[in-house]
Amino acid sequence: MNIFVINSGSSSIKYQLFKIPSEKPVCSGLLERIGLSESTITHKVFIDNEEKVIKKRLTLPTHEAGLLEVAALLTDKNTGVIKEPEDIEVVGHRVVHGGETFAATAVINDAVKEEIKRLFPLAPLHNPANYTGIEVAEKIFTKAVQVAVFDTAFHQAMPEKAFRYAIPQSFYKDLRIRAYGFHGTSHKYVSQRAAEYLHNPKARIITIHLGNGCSMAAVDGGKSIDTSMGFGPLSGLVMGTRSGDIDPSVIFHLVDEVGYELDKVKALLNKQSGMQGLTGFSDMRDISKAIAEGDREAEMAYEMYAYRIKKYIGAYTAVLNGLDAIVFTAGVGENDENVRKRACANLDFLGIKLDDERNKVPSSGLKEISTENSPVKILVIPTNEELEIAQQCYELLSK
Ligand SMILES: Nc1ncnc2c1ncn2[C@@H]1O[C@H](COP(=O)(O)OP(=O)(O)O)[C@@H](O)[C@H]1O
Ligand SMILES: CC(=O)OP(=O)(O)O
Ligand SMILES: [Mg+2]
Repeated sequence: MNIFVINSGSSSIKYQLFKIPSEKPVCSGLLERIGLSESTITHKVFIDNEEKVIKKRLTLPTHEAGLLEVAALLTDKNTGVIKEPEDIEVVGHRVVHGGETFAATAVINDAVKEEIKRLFPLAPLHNPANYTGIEVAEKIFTKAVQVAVFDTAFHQAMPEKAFRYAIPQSFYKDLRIRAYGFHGTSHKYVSQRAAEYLHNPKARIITIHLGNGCSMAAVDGGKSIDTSMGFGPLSGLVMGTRSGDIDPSVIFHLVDEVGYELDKVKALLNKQSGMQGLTGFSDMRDISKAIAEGDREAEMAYEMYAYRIKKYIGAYTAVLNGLDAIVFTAGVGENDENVRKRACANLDFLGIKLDDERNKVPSSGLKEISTENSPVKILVIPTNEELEIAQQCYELLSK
């Protein structure tokens, strides 16, 4: 089955084409800087064990222009992997917010699209881009079944005591205000890989997804029982441009005393905070460089980033009544050894012992970075949201 997976972000699109059940992608790619003056496409084709990379700089004013370019690459005479767009049988979409409506993967129809649209206000950086991806894919891949895989779905297993907020009941009952949690596809994927590695389907695992958005989950026997993001993808950890946990009093103070409009507070907490607000950079590589050059503020921001992770490790170890493994994943989690080191420092009383040397060794696959005698395994596992989405599409459609 030819399954094309689209992970559509606000200014970027990631994609992979799978011939499921094979787990190896046929091609993959990344479109960056959509809507800016110069966009880029990096398209990789995998033939046997060889990798062919095509890089293009061009103007991509819209997501539609971007996906049309991808369709052209997929069907190109020289580098193409399919004959025509109609050869794609399924398009799997990452959709960030599925509310309480979607606890599972869904075939997209008008009602599903309406629901994704209704949830725009809850994930303003993500759902509109996901929706655009769906509309454009429907036009290009006209024969394909379109499927949505929701970031929130994995966390629908959380118990009520974990997902409710302590505000009057009617806000939950009438308005569905509760914690939903995000990055579920990634938390599910890496926790499953970890459980397999441990040969223990009942393992108690803390998964730490550190990308541009960052979140943690407590996974008990394959089920998410708590997670750090909430009603929207803004709470919890310090992120690239988002604040993470903050006392709501700050918002009242900014509005009532400092004269901020609410839209300005929204932009502040979503786009100008986190590492961006603290250091002027949202990319961890820039921050590490600034630290190496002696930037004190960057050093403090890095400490705050790691400290927040550590607090959640403590909380989730309690929630899980013990711990078998910690998993680091996504851009920062997979690549930044110093974040891992600081987040796990001085937790030996919980059985968490990081091996400094193992932590430093680069690896493109799963690696164990705890000491030989550490009761808790610390693992780095590259996430693969696209593969997980393709597999969920396959499962749904071959039922
Ligand atoms: N070698 C690296 N060292 C440290 N951080 C890295 C490295 N490579 C990528 N990153 C971080 O990963 C982030 C992107 O992670 P990713 O999981 O791709 O995020 P997203 O899916 O949210 O765009 C970048 O912003 C950067 O901070
Ligand atoms: C939900 C979320 O924060 O996603 P991302 O990390 O892709 O921004
Ligand atoms: Mg991501």
